Amino acid sequence: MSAINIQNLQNSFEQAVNLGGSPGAVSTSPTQSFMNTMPRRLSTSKQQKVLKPFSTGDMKILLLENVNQTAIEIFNKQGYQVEFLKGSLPEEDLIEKIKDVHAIGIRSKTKLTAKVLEHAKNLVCIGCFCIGTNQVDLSFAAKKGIAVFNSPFSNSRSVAELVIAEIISLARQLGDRSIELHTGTWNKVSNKCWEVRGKTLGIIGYGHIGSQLSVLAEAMGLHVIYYDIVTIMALGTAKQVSTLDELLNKSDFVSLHVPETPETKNLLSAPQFAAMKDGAYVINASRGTVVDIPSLIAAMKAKKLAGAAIDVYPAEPRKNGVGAFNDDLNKWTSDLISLPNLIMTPHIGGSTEEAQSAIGIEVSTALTNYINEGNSVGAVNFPEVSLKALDYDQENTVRVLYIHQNIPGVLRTVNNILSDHNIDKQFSDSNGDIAYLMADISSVNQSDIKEIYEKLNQTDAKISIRLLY
Ligand SMILES: NC(=O)C1=CN([C@@H]2O[C@H](COP(=O)(O)OP(=O)(O)OC[C@H]3O[C@@H](n4cnc5c(N)ncnc54)[C@H](O)[C@@H]3O)[C@@H](O)[C@H]2O)C=CC1
Ligand SMILES: O=C(O)CCC(=O)C(=O)O
Repeated sequence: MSAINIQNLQNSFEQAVNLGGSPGAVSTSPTQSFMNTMPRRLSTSKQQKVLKPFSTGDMKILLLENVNQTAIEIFNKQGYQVEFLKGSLPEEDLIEKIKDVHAIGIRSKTKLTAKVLEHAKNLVCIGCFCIGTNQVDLSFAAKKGIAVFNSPFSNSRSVAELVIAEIISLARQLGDRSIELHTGTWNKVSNKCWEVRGKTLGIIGYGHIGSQLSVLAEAMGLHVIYYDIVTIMALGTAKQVSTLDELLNKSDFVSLHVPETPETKNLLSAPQFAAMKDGAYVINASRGTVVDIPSLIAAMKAKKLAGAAIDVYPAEPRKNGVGAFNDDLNKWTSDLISLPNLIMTPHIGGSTEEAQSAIGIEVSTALTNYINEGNSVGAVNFPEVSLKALDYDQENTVRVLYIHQNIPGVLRTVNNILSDHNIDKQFSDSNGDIAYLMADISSVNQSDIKEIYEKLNQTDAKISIRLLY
């Protein structure tokens, strides 16, 4: 951790214990608005104590990519400062903005690379208001003590429904008929238009989305087979096949639902298209890197494929706008858009009111819980640690949040520091090189807090420290 980063944490801490900040910067009393936004554990008989790292009004949240209003409402109720932008930002602007925010909310387009995160001196956590987290350098974030949260399934039904719509639309060439009639052409044909019942759908990646798609597709009379790198229980009468080739040989429709990883890059390329049935259809609503588009264009032109639906692209525009999708963005764009029976959508698989509203609540709540209580349950790059909320009768109790390198002897050192007080509870876990300790220590007064902080700050393994009280 850089000296500046430590200084920023120190500044925040000093404000919290009223060493350097104004008296108004210290906030240990609950606000009604805060209590309203704590859906968890409200049924407990004792009233929960609100823990604040520092005045909530100092907490800066940057929300990009039109994150849903539900999230803004939850952050506003906390009293956090929220900056909301509809699009994502170019790298230089992002670097400038990220310098002084405590949390950032993004969707799939904002690239939080090591280069960008290096400038994030105050960043405590990142919220991906989506499923995919490939846009964030997760291990670099963890090394900097930044927890990353996502919404693992709230938009999965929306994606599955879109794919169902596309299966029928491709089989009936709906996209082309619609474009033709928009331009005055009446083209009533049945040639190479099919019912979907009795056809085989091959699903690559049988996770949250793939498995929901499986159930919906069977309800329409499709046979479902799937390929996944792990063995997964089949739903309905679906069957797992053991190789990708087997799936490709047998499927009339192939739909991809894998994450972006080095292994899934160009998972479908020329050899895989060659292995498919003549006249098959491909649907990609996973990530743009998973299908090699020039090979897809070639397979479509050769009539090997009868159609395709594409929702995701290797490069996507930063914001909505006429002319944003062009050959400068992806050099094959003109070739792609000229293909018949090709449905193109602008990465809208998860874009429904239901999904976005649920994601907004889910991710902002996870970020709020982490900021205010230290609970990291649901973090994707980080040890998942949680302690029960403190009650109001637990006076003079401090919650220590200590993120550290996972090396031998650290807990002994830390517990030596904490054991001058009563350690009521502690929970520690590790994830690779990173470990996270939460501890509630009682019988602590304000001057003790400063001393504890300074001692922990001197430990060699420390990545970051927050003390909540
Ligand atoms: N178009 C859109 O708007 C959206 C796109 N997505 C994308 O869909 C992806 C999948 O989402 P979920 O189903 O929720 O993820 P998930 O994690 O529940 O399932 C992914 C499945 O893919 C499998 N898998 C991983 N690598 C594989 C490989 N090389 N070959 C075969 N199977 C492999 C995994 O074992 C897992 O079962 C996300 O990672 C995201 O990139 C997600 C939501 C919306
Ligand atoms: O809605 C978005 O911006 C991204 C959806 C997506 O691709 C995801 O959830 O992984």
